[in-house]
Amino acid sequence: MGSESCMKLPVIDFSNLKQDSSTPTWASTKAQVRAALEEYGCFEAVFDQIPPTLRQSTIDGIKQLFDLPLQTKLRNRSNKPYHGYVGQYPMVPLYESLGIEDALSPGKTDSFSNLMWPEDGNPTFSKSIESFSEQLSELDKVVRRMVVESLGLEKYMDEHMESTDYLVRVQKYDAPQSAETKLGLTSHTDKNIVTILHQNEVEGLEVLTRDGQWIAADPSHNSFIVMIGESFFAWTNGRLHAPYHRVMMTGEEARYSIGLFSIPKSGYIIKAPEELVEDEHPLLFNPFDHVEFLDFYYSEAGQRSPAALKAYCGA
Ligand SMILES: O=C(O)CCC(=O)C(=O)O
Ligand SMILES: [Fe+2]
Repeated sequence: MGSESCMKLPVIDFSNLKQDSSTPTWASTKAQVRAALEEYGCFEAVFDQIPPTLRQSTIDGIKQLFDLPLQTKLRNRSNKPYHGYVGQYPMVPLYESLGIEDALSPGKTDSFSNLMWPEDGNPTFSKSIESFSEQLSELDKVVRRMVVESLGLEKYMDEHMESTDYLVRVQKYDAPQSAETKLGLTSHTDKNIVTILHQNEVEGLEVLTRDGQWIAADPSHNSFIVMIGESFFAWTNGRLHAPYHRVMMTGEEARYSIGLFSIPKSGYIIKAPEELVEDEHPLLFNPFDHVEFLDFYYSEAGQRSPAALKAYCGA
């Protein structure tokens, strides 16, 4: 695997898109989405529906959250691995993260902020995260509708769209305080359906291409990084790519990011539609439950496996 190249991720403009799938703009955007997700599993989405003030207040709120004492942050617990507080790992000492499960259900961001700021909550934080995530979930839905349509699988549209809920995760990467580049987050693939990322002005996210080059993902003031996870890779029977990515840190400033993760609901069985299984595309994975797969992935055997989903349910 080479060091970072000067290649760029594809950029796709969603800013003038109408929610009408019969328009030429929809068709051409859909073709770009499909091509980018097949080749890179990732693209930069220009999406200006979220006002700059909301983007800023979201990042400001995240900074306040990470400034809380460790003991407070540790109250963020979950039954699912990697859905609550994560940090203090010797392998990635710069990294710390918290999660809000099912973040778009009513009251979830409020109860999270009441847990973190027990005195009187933090309504500004809660409202920013809630409206930011809600507006960003429109982009998640558009991308997924486009994928499903581009595969000619409209008959599965409702089932697919209803099969997920949203996890919001926020990350802080401490500045290494040196000219030397340090690992912020280990190279991994996401395990969910679609991930959408926003960051403060500090860069560091890198995405691995199919031919082994690291591309720096440098979103601008009105764009987000959209990425495919392994559950969508499996559902599309390998038509889309789920890329490895990592965070590399340099310099003096901490990096903050927020990810909106669409995640298959617990108990929902991910199964590639039969239309996508043919001689040229034999079935890659037997039907599986995402949450049960996560338990395997974070077990010792899962962590040792170079291809955990294949080891878990490869066909
Ligand atoms: O901080 C980022 O931009 C990436 C975070 C990430 O890859 C993850 O949480 O899975
Ligand atoms: Fe990731």
